[in-house]
Amino acid sequence: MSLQIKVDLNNLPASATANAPEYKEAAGLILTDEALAFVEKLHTNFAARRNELLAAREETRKKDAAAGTIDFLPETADVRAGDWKVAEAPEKLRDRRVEITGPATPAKMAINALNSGAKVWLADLEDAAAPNWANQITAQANLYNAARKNLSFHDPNNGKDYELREDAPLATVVVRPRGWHLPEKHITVNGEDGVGAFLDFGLHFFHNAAHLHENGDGPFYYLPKMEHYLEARLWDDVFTFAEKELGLPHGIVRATVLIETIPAAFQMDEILYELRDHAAGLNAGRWDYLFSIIKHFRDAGGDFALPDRADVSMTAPFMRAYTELLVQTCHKRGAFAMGGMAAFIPNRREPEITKNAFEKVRADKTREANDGFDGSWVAHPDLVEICQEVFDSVLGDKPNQLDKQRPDVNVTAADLLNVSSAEGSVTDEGLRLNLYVAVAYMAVWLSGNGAVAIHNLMEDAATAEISRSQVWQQVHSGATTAEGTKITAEHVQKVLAEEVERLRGEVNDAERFEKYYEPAAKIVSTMITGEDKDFHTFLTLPAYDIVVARELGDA
Ligand SMILES: CC(=O)SCCNC(=O)CCNC(=O)[C@H](O)C(C)(C)COP(=O)(O)OP(=O)(O)OC[C@H]1O[C@@H](n2cnc3c(N)ncnc32)[C@H](O)[C@@H]1OP(=O)(O)O
Ligand SMILES: O=CC(=O)O
Ligand SMILES: [Mg+2]
Repeated sequence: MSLQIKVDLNNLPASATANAPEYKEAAGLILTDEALAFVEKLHTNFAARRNELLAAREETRKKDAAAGTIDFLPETADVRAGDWKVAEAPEKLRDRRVEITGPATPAKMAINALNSGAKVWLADLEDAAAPNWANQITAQANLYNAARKNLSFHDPNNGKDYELREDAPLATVVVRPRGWHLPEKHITVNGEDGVGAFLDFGLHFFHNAAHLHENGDGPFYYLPKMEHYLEARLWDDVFTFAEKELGLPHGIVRATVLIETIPAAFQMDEILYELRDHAAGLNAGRWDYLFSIIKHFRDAGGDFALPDRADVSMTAPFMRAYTELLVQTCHKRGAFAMGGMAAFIPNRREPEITKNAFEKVRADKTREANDGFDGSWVAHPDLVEICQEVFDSVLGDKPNQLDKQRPDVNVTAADLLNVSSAEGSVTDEGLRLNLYVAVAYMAVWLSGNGAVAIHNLMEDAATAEISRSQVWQQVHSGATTAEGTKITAEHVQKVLAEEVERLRGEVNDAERFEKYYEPAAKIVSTMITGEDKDFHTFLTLPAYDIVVARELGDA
């Protein structure tokens, strides 16, 4: 076999030894020769196309940034004008009014999500995942067991036993594999690095597709961070190949695509069209969308400068244009329009924080439900009920509002790009917070956890990307805060050093600080004010290299 696992199974990386019994069992279940041969086939058939599409992203970006604009593509005008619909949704996906998101490992997170009362669990191998080897493989084992409704867990930290509930339906599982950009460096195929998306999708599909299909439970996926309809075509070809390879009917895969990059907002119809036999809907992934706007137009001048992260809300005109267009496009095509994530997190020990989170989440979900979304995301089990109540009150007896057409919506390219319509300002405190969050999140990520509450907000890979890229943009455009501070590289280094010291005090554990926070601070510092001065496309890429080097014993 040309697929090689680089992890030495007799000398496991720290990520795996930390949960050795679970890891060993998971590896035995998941890393079978047949499953790996399937991943290898995906790689040999599709990796070259994936690489070409990734390379094309920067070409497009440079052109758009130089022009200071994007437009709907002339070559696909017939797709936008055409009268077509996506395939009808299978029973289990018709009502998705509440979707809880969260990592698929440890198993207690999976069980809590499945038991939460949400209609769907987005099992996240992406924004909320830290892709060390043990996480990837134990997540796959949890998904395998979840598919067979045979998952349990004992948490030695709190002494609790976790079982799947039998008194109410479990959430339907929709798996989010990694985006096209992320490599999987724990394996090689023909000597080259693996591809995260092929490992995640390939292992899940190989082990579970037939079983899920037989029971009407799937296989269902969320597809992140695409920038072009040809990337959707690649996914569609992967699905068709995978179905054929395992002798399963064409079209059993149903995928919901996150529209979370600015170029993709101009290709919603095209993306659905490419995937039409396999498409279930689109989702408004607001956090990566903001990150993408900053990244895409980072050197395009003042029109694309955003105020402090906390000031940019979903009611800013350019964000509203994006969600309105998404609902209109989806319902015209018979596809679900799924709302995004309000980042406010309840805290079971602090009622005031919980009250505030409930109010903010209720307002966010109410706007979405009234606009025509068919359901939305929550980040925490305690938020399921609120989202459910809001959508219940709008949907009534109906499972969704696919019938709600939005002929009143008329969104133009200028509306989507009207970034300067966001109210608010860049402040000293906003700058400081961005640096704090970027370092604190990256440290947690390096330690093996892809989502964390910081200052009562959910932070994940997408939100941390906003923080660090916003500061890059401010430094490189010579921005000044409302208080009159010029945001220079030197100033950022000074504030960063102060925030790192603050974190040192808060962490209060010299070993942990050195292992995770110091490298995190170094990555953030280099990416914002480093010598190469260039923008790094993803924060998680250099961080992943650290994880892999540690795991494979090279560091
Ligand atoms: C931009 C985007 O892509 S958004 C989607 C990606 N992001 C996510 O999915 C984040 C999901 N949310 C989370 O991971 C978590 O809620 C966090 C990290 C933000 C907070 O987690 P915690 O600090 O553990 O919260 P808290 O202590 O209040 O949790 C209470 C209980 O709920 C569980 N819980 C919290 N969030 C979730 C979740 N999303 N799924 C399942 N269980 C959860 C905890 O495991 C804990 O269970 P326990 O009582 O059995 O131990
Ligand atoms: O994946 C969701 C997002 O907001 O980013
Ligand atoms: Mg995202």
